[in-house]
Amino acid sequence: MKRSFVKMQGCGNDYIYFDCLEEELPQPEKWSRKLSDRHFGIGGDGIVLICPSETADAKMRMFNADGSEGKMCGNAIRCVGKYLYESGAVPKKDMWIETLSGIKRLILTTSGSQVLSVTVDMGSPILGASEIPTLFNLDTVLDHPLKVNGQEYRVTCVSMGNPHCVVFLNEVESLPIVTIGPQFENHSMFPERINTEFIHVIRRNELRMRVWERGSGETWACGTGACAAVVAAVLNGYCDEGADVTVHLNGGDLIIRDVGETVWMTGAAVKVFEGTVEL
Ligand SMILES: N[C@@H](CCC[C@H](N)C(=O)O)C(=O)O
Repeated sequence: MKRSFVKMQGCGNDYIYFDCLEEELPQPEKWSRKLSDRHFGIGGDGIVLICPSETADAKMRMFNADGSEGKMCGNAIRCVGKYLYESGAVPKKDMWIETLSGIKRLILTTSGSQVLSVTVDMGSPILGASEIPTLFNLDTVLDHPLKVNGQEYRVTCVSMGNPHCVVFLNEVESLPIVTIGPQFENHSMFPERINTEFIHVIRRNELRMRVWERGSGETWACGTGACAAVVAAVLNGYCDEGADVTVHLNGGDLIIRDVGETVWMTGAAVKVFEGTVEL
């Protein structure tokens, strides 16, 4: 069976998008593993299904490159908004998308029929250690020591609908992320594995971030991760609540504002190419 797809990216976090508004895509876990392969597939950090919703304008399902389903994806949800608006399926600049971590509001900035950027209400951060989930016997995991492969790091853990471990370091460019990323991801304190953000505070309200994503490895950006990093930075005194914080990712910048009861994320959404694939 031939299926059309659209390849889109947000700050270089690239997914293969399938329009499932009228036709389902069976076995998404299997196709995410196969199609995400950068040598033998289309290449991407995973796949995203754009599905009908009974409670919102549409529903997003996202699968990591290893086939596991993520509950939320900040970069993908902006691309879903772009696709729905530009295809005419949802001709609204203020739309609602259902995800496994709740319904999110998107506000689109457009120029004519093109979407330039999307602002998303990412919801309240969850700080409860067991809710994230982590196995720390604490209420919150705030600047707490964690031994990873014999080395001690100080970590702050936040859920943005999916679990994140934020580590502040003096620099991140020389970080051997391919080695230490999986050690964090599969650490025994994280029963559902974890996404890890390595952060260098450049100055107040400006962060450099590299990320190791659960299920996809090092990606060029992570929207939920950038939100978790800013929440952690506010809690640790590096950024101001209510301020626009610039997060520099490998593939571009996101602007994140933590206003306490919710976190706003603004960034670009870009179409790379369209195609068809035999499934
Ligand atoms: N790239 C994403 C997050 C994708 C899901 C994550 N790997 C997980 O399994 O929780 C983003 O932009 O937020």
